[in-house]
Amino acid sequence: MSGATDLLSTGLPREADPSAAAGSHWRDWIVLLKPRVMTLVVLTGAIGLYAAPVHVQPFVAAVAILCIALATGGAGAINMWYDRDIDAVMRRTAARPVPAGRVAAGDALGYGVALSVISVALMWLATNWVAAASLAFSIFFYVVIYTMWLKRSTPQNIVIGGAAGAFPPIVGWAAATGRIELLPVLLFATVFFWTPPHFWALSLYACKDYGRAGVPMLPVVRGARHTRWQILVYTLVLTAVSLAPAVLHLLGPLYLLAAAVLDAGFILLAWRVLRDDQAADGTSLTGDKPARRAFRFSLLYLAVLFAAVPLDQALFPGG
Ligand code: HEM
Ligand SMILES: CC(C)=CCC/C(C)=C/CC/C(C)=C/COP(=O)(O)OP(=O)(O)O
Repeated sequence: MSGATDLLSTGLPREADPSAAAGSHWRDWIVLLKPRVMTLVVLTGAIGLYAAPVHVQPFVAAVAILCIALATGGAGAINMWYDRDIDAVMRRTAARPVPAGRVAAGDALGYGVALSVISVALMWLATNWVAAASLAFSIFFYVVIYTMWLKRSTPQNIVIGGAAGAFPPIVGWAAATGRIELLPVLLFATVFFWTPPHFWALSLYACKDYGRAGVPMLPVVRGARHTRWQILVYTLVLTAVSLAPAVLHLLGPLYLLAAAVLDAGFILLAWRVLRDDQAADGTSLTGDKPARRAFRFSLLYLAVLFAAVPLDQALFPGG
């Protein structure tokens, strides 16, 4: 895979720097795991585990959460190995260890595969096959379905591919119970419908980067105005889905209150993003301030909404 002549659909050379691996720092091996994204992914997985109506031994719970972290990191490293050509031409990602030449592409791949295999095997040993299989499936989905296939081929890439990042609540619940039930499926759906507004808000102001790299993200292909409408539409769907656990009495009033406040905030920010298309082509004249705000709020939204689940269960057992 390491030849400079190996071209992908983006038309860019696969190897950004064939002389890679000169002097990696330990920090590079952490960066390969996408640690900041990992924190939120792990939070949703851990809450999936703690929301389950069974007692899990603290050591087993800790190992299961570690496995979700290792899987997310391993998948992230494989993603950075595969995407090294497009990462090299995007300002946001050019300094990553592989495109910057500090870690050899093959080493990043080996590292990612090793962590992925260890995470699934350990999950199986520590918990059960349902948790291990759903963890393996989420790695497969992120690496093969999203990174290798959809990301470079369709503007719907993150809608379908976003499912990968939505699996952890199911994995966590399965680690505790060995089963997949309605509440974790609703939590999956919440992350699934949260992903488009989360990412498209960012892509509105990182759009030039994606265009340069030949990645068919929605604003590149369909323009900013269409993307603004899609952000609002998905935020409204997210509102319905996030309220469902309370409406179905799986969770109680504290969760309902948190979801209602967060949904109202997200709808307001998505509305402001829609109103920010002052130029004729739907681009912003404000430096995309509303989109930046909506992206930042998306992170707060998911963290607070998920934190409300165990709090609600503790204060209002029985929903
Ligand atoms: C296909 C789905 C997704 C895509 C394409 C996506 C894309 C991105 C991008 C491009 C960034 C900016 C990173 C940067 O500034 O370098 C970002 C940030 C972030 N994403 Fe996502 N994301 C997705 C799903 C998720 C999911 C499922 C989670 C967690 C549950 C998540 C959590 C985060 C967090 C915590 C950040 C902030 C990281 C930071 O502070 O640097 N994302 N996302
Ligand atoms: C449990 C498990 C295995 C989860 C893995 C899924 C995961 C890490 C989801 C987060 C999604 C994410 C970071 C997408 C960005 O990829 P990108 O390649 O579009 O972003 P980039 O341009 O920043 O690399």
